[in-house]
Amino acid sequence: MTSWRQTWRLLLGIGREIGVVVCVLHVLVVATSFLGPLLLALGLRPLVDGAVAGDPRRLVVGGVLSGVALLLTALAPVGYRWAVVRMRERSQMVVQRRLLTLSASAPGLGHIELPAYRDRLELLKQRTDDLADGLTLLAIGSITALQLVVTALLLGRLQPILLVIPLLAIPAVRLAGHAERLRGAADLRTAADRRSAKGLFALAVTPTAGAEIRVHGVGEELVARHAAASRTRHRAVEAALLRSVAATAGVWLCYAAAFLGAVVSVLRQVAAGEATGGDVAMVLGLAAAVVGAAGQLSGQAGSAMRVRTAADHYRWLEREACKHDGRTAVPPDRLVDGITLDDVHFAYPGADQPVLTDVSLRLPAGAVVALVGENGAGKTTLVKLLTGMYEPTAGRIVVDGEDLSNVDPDGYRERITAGFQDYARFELAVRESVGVGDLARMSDDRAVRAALKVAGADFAEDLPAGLDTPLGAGWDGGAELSGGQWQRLALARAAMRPWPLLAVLDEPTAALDPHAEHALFQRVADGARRGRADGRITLLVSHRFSTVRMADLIVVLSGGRIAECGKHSELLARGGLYAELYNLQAESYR
Ligand SMILES: Nc1ncnc2c1ncn2[C@@H]1O[C@H](COP(=O)(O)OP(=O)(O)OP(=O)(O)O)[C@@H](O)[C@H]1O
Repeated sequence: MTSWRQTWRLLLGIGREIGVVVCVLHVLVVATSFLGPLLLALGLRPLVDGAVAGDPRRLVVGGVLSGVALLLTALAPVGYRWAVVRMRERSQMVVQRRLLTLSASAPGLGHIELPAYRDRLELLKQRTDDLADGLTLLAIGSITALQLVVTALLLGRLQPILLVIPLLAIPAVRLAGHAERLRGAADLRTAADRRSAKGLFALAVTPTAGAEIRVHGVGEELVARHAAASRTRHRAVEAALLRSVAATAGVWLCYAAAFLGAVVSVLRQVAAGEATGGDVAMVLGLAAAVVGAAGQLSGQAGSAMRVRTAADHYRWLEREACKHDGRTAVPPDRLVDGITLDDVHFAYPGADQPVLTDVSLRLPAGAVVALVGENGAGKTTLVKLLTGMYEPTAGRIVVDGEDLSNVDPDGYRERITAGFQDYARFELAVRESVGVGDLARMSDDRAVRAALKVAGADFAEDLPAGLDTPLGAGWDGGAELSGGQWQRLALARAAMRPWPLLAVLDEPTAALDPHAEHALFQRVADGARRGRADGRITLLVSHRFSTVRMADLIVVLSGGRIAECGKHSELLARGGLYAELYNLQAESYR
């Protein structure tokens, strides 16, 4: 687990991002709010003794101290709330920005597709507040500890035996930490159940799944499975919670007994004439302050453990997301030789079986390459390796002589472009939704219009506010698009980069009819051939052979291996898998 030192270092880093002045101001407000009980205890003694002895000087001192104490106590909650809420908002912003950066800027997909990563991210999302409150806790914890020590020393001077009360804080703090560790462990243990329950819930309420759920009548089954996953999780979490409550109750019983002891002891001293009424008032005030501070400290220990658990999740995610740091080779300006896969093997993290085996292949610079194969053959996986989303488990991918595993992932990503079957819906203005394909040219209307044309998405220019039209029915004046229109915008996005080294179109046309797909690929292939001199490789993944046949090179994948490779005419003449699949499809169109 992340050490306390690393936890505090993370919190201080967050504090630096929030701003030192805000943090110091926050500590001061919090510190002031804790002074009240201490001052009140100190003021009670001169007040009571002054009243008994009729001494106006002591009465004034006691009155002023008690008055200030009461004022601080009255104002404290307001200032405290202001400081804590302000701090929480700021630190939440910083923590969320860090999380998004970690998740979105990591070069690969491996961390996102890993179930363990998703569980940790989910737990951390739920604990963002803990991490955000960490700095407040650091301030309050230090002040409470100081308050406890000062009060204990004052109390010890009057009644040494009463030092036992603050000492009780030690087991209390340890127990609270232990209880929180139990809860954290239960959360992590049951993360898969939580994920499953959440997934089932989302499935049950998602409009796209609604029709199938009703047609197949699986509603009740979903509810039953959701209940089972939730039950398993709640049982584990409740057991941990019960143990933590039992431990806390035990500690509070000890405090109550010690406080009672203090009262009895000081009353006996009064009876023996060894203490004054003022002493009684002060001892009771201090004892109450000590018990309060010690109780708070044990509560804060629990919170500190939660912060540490959240920091642990954060650092785990950081390690997973930054695994690829340290690659420095610069990708070439233009491809001269091409991209070579050298005996590439690949298995997804945690999977036993490889998805790709012995893949050796040369994609020549300037070529239009088509990747075909039956469902599950490994086409998208190969695309993920070529676009640097995953690294081969064995073997290597070489880009113009440079091993891809040495190339700076950010630099490489800036030099490739892609349109996927599972496209994203960027609900922004049309210009931005397409322009994010090349941030540097996002506001270049000519570039955006040209990309729309390549993708056959000219319809977007005719929307009510043209390129300024917000996309998505959730926005005022927003235009909702059909699946095919969204997909065309995703293709336009992929056409934004002017001279990519590699342009991938991985079945990005599922929502288009065969003619539209053919026309699109024709435009893309023509564009690629015109730019052949730039060395750009265009990789098309498609199940439609009428489209595929126009490629310079066709690669046929089967069961994660390369079955065949060549031009359309060569593969047809060979009469292998390609010819079989091609003829089958051609037959069905006749
Ligand atoms: N994230 C993942 N984790 C584990 N296994 C995966 C993952 N993605 C794909 N697979 C597995 O890898 C194999 C190849 O999948 P891939 O998506 O590469 O096939 P494909 O040829 O693109 O199929 P399709 O034509 O259906 O899109 C499949 O057996 C699939 O179950």
